[in-house]
Amino acid sequence: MLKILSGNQVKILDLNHQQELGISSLELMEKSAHSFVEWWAGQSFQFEKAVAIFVGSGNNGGDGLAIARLLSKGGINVNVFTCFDSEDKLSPDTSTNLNLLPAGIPVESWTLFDSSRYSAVIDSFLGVGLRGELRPKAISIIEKINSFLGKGPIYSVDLPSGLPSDESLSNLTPVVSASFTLTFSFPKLSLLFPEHASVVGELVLLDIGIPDESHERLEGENYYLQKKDVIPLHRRFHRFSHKGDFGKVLIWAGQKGKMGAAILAAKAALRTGSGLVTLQIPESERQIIQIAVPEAMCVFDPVDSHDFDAIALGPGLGQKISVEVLSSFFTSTHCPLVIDADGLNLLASHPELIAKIPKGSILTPHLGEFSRLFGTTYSSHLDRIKVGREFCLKYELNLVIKGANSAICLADGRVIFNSSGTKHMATGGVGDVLSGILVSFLGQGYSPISAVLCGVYHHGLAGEIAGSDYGRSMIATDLVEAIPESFLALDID
Ligand SMILES: NC(=O)C1=CN([C@@H]2O[C@H](COP(=O)(O)OP(=O)(O)OC[C@H]3O[C@@H](n4cnc5c(N)ncnc54)[C@H](O)[C@@H]3O)[C@@H](O)[C@H]2O)[C@@H](O)CC1
Ligand SMILES: Nc1ncnc2c1ncn2[C@@H]1O[C@H](COP(=O)(O)OP(=O)(O)O)[C@@H](O)[C@H]1O
Ligand SMILES: [K+]
Repeated sequence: MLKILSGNQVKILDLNHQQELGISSLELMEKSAHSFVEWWAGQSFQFEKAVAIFVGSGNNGGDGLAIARLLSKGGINVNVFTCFDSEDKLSPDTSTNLNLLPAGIPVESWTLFDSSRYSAVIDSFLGVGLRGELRPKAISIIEKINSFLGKGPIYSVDLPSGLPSDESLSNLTPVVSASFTLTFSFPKLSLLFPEHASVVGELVLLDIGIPDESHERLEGENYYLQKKDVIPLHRRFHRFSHKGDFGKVLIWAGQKGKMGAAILAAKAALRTGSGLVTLQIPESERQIIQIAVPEAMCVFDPVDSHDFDAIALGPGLGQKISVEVLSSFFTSTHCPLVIDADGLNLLASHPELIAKIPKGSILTPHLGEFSRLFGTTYSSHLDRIKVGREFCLKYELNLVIKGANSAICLADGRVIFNSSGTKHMATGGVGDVLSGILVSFLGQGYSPISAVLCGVYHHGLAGEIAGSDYGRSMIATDLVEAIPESFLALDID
């Protein structure tokens, strides 16, 4: 898995890589610029006017200068705007790239940028080298870049200029508001925070050839989960596999008026491969389940949890369950649980029960449920992750802080950010589908860590697949129906 390093570690990572391959920092900068231009070529952009490229004096600016040269070579009309004065010291590679610019490319001061004359802007002003408070001139430059907002796309190189790589931004700080952020080698931590969504825009990870193992040698507990990581975590079944191998799961969900949550979770569990799915529901609601999900069985009274390989608790459940019932359920259950929605709200009201939850269980709060569970509203995702991580280490539980790039805090202290998913998943019932997928993997004998990583990744991938068909019209049922394709995409049978 790709380790997410801090901005300060980038130089060490790059240096180690350069030494291993025997390449110079200039060659690595060239690779970065090539990866940007290759992505650009794949987008088939049609721009009527020129592309403006803002370049700073550091290596982020050097990337921009190399990009300007390569785009111009590819026939694109570019104009460079320097964010430094003649007396400013440039980084050596930036200076070299400035000298390598073909004579035909106009190079002007940032102050002369007229937003009406360009079709697109590339922001190569500041990257991971930003230190401390922005200086006044940098604020003016960022405002100048943002004067282009609404006139065309802004592509930020590595980071939107002004955004610190590892921290939550204070509201007062100006930052370039990118349409796309194209980040090198690994997503900088701050690019994954929900509070930065409006300045990061669409996030694109560009590979510059530094292998995951090189990241692993450096300190850090944050990771980025990608397709290649989840493929080997899957269990493989064989010719003689029987339905018992695929697990027996119980989903304790639903109440009058909220049976849809139970249906979605049950269908998701079946589509993920569960052998047997039983729903614990109010008896009055049995008919809707038997019609909507004939493959599922129903029980109406508390069951012996030993009969199941995994149990999900919460979707549409309501909060009428007594502390005593919940407490004795936790104490008598030994299989891992998935706890979502009202299951989490019950825990928020009775935090003394948390210590009784079976170890390895998976809790899946969205940001609102997270605030309720931890009793505070967090504005900084960094704080949220810190608290979540400590909680998981203390109670030996796994936590999925849901949203774009869901943050998975594991019982072993790692925090893993998911790469799959789409904005079209922000629709009712999608969280219930996740509960069904997770309980299914647990029931199939996946370790809690494998289950949570595979489950969150598949859920996002199925969302992408359904989203590409339905766009903003996508509903949770479409996501369930896309689960089979998410397995095909990973070549898992
Ligand atoms: N070998 C490398 O280091 C590589 C770096 N790359 C690029 O280089 C970037 C990092 O380069 P650098 O370390 O030179 O840093 P940056 O270019 O990100 O930032 C340094 C610049 O920021 C200015 N600055 C810092 N703090 C400021 C503040 N508070 N207010 C105003 N200006 C401030 C400095 O004066 C300097 O001009 C990465 O983000 C990436 O884009 C890539 O080319 C890959 C290789
Ligand atoms: N903008 C987004 N990008 C990616 N995934 C998203 C986005 N918004 C929501 N999701 C995912 O959709 C799911 C929504 O879950 P939840 O908020 O519990 O919904 P509900 O309670 O309606 O079922 C989560 O898994 C979350 O990660
Ligand atoms: K930048």
